[in-house]
Formats: sequence, structure tokens, C-alpha cells
Amino acid sequence: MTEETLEIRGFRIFKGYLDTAEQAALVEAIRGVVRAAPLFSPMTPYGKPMRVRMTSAGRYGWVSDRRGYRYEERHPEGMAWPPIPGEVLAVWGDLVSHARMPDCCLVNFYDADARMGMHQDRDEADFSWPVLSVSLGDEGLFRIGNATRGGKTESHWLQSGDVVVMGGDARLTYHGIDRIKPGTSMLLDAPGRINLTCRVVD
Ligand SMILES: O=C(O)CCC(=O)C(=O)O
Ligand SMILES: [Fe+2]
Repeated sequence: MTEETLEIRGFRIFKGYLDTAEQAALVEAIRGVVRAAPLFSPMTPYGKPMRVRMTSAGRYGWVSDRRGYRYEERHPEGMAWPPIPGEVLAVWGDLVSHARMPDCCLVNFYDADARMGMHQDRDEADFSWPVLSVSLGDEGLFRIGNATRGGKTESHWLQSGDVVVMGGDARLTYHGIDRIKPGTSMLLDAPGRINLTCRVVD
């Protein structure tokens, strides 16, 4: 159900890709992931807590602590990550590839005052695979920068149901979430935003 597709600096933004029922089904599936692998608050390698809480599904999950950013086969509490929900894989299949499925679906939960600083996603082995992002819940202000840190940026409010494909030259472009706008979606029971990013890891 894509309403329109935008392209900003090579980021393909499918506005309203998921309808309300599809969004609700994804939220249910993610609740299952969180029951199996609870959200945790990662530390940056510099010892500062990250503002988002996160968990993962798939063969690998993304973690961060004093030892650095990396993928691990186990949650910090020791359990294996649950499988990536079929609803998420379906979006990947439609927009990226049927030939290879992602190894990791990172789940980021933003509460009303969470944000994510500008960064590149570069812990994966093969940058020819895009990162696919799904937004659920309150709107988030997505900032898109450049191939190196700094410089002029462009921003776009990501809404519930929007899907972004970050591939090609945009794969290593800096990006982040400046803030969310609590109360802009009724999808979740409380203010907040969920973002899913699917990644091919190795
Ligand atoms: O929350 C978002 O929309 C982006 C998340 C992100 O960039 C990441 O998890 O690497
Ligand atoms: Fe990212």
C-alpha cells in the first residue's frame, strides 16, 4: 500500500508502505521477539548509555558495550536471538531480495525523549546489501548526512508504516534520529517509536 516514494540522497523512502493492519501485526510479532529477548540499554564503547533500548531477532544481534560495536550470536543475558518474524521477512522479500534473507533484525525502541546520534552502519561484512528500516508508532525526525561526518544534512519525518531502503551509494551515508514526536500515532499503547532494521551480516 505505498502512498508515494521519495528519494533523499539515495535513501528510498516508501511512505505508508504498511497499512494499519500490517503495522499492528508487526507490533504483535515484535512483542513476541521482546518476550524471548528482552530490550536492553546498550553502552557506547565510550561508556555512555545509549538513549534507545534495543534487542534483535535472527542469527545475529547487534550489541554495543565497552568492547565496541559488533554482532553476537547471543543476547547479553545469554539466550539465542528469536527468529526474524515472517512479516518482517516479507517486506525484505518485496523490496530487497528473495535470494538472501537478512541475518539480523535490530529492534530499536525510542521512548518520548530518546534519539539516535548521527552514525554509519558499518559492522556488516558486505555493503552491497542494503539496510531496510521499518518505522512503527510515533513519528521520528530522520536526519540524512553525507559519506563522511559533518556537512549539510536533510531531514524527513518518518511515520508509522514508512519503510526506508538504504542501499547503493547511500549504504554508508551518515544518518540519525533527532527526536520523536510523542502522541502522533495510536499504534502503540504508550508514547514511543519502534524502528526495525534488517541487515545481512556476514
Ligand atoms: O530509527 C531509525 O529510523 C534509524 C535506526 C538506525 O539508524 C539504526 O538502527 O542503525
Ligand atoms: Fe543506522
